[in-house]
Amino acid sequence: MSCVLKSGETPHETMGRLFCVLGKSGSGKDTVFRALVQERALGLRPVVGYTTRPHREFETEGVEYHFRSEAEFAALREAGKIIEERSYRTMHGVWRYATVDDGSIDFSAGSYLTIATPEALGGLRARFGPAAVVPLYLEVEDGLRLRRMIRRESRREAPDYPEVCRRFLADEQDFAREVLRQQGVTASISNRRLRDCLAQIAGIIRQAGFAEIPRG
Ligand SMILES: Nc1ncnc2c1ncn2[C@@H]1O[C@H](COP(=O)(O)OP(=O)(O)OP(=O)(O)O)[C@@H](O)[C@H]1O
Ligand SMILES: Nc1nc2c(ncn2[C@@H]2O[C@H](COP(=O)(O)O)[C@@H](O)[C@H]2O)c(=O)[nH]1
Repeated sequence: MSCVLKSGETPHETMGRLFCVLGKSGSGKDTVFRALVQERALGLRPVVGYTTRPHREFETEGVEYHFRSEAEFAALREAGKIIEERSYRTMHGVWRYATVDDGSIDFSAGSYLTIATPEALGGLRARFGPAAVVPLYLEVEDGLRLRRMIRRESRREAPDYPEVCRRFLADEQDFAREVLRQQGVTASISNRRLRDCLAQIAGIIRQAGFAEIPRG
């Protein structure tokens, strides 16, 4: 991973950003992530996370995630390649997720987009500096979000409703107001309507991101 700074320049003036989509399960992180990456004008490069979770139908290695075994995760850890890691006791055992130093981030080249959690923000800031990490916290009213989660699950080959319930309940603690405050997440973006949500995020990105930084 390289962060190229010329003498006298601060990260704020010269570098791209790491925009982090976060939100409770079903808040639309994957949907928003895909739409933002496809929006070429924003110039965002995707940072693909690593996970030990088994891959779901329609997921492709290297697109949604890099799918790795426990042993491969341990090897990455051992090699000091893991920037931040979270693990969850799911209905199917422990699943791990991580951002890995695999050489894919170069802030001198532009801005990046990833999916994160409140706890992940700390590790990302420690690695890239607080100014580089911009949280985009999605919010959807609980009832609507749960309906979206259940509808999405019902379309899967083997719906896993217990895991849906676990995530819904776990998120209450993981995204508690105090946790968000500690991680400096003070603003939220409504994803009731996707179009409005994307427009608001595009505004934030244009204001904070690499594309808007005056040159010369
Ligand atoms: N603004 C929206 N309006 C209607 N449906 C939406 C909207 N945003 C997302 N959805 C739908 O809601 C469901 C959940 O969205 P998505 O999978 O993107 O959430 P997520 O936050 O990535 O969830 P998880 O953390 O559980 O993976 C999907 O079926 C998606 O198509
Ligand atoms: N706060 C929590 N985040 C969780 C939990 N289980 C998974 N996750 C995070 O969600 C996203 C997406 O996961 P996916 O398996 O649907 O692709 C990922 O960033 C995980 O870190 C949890 O129990 N609590």
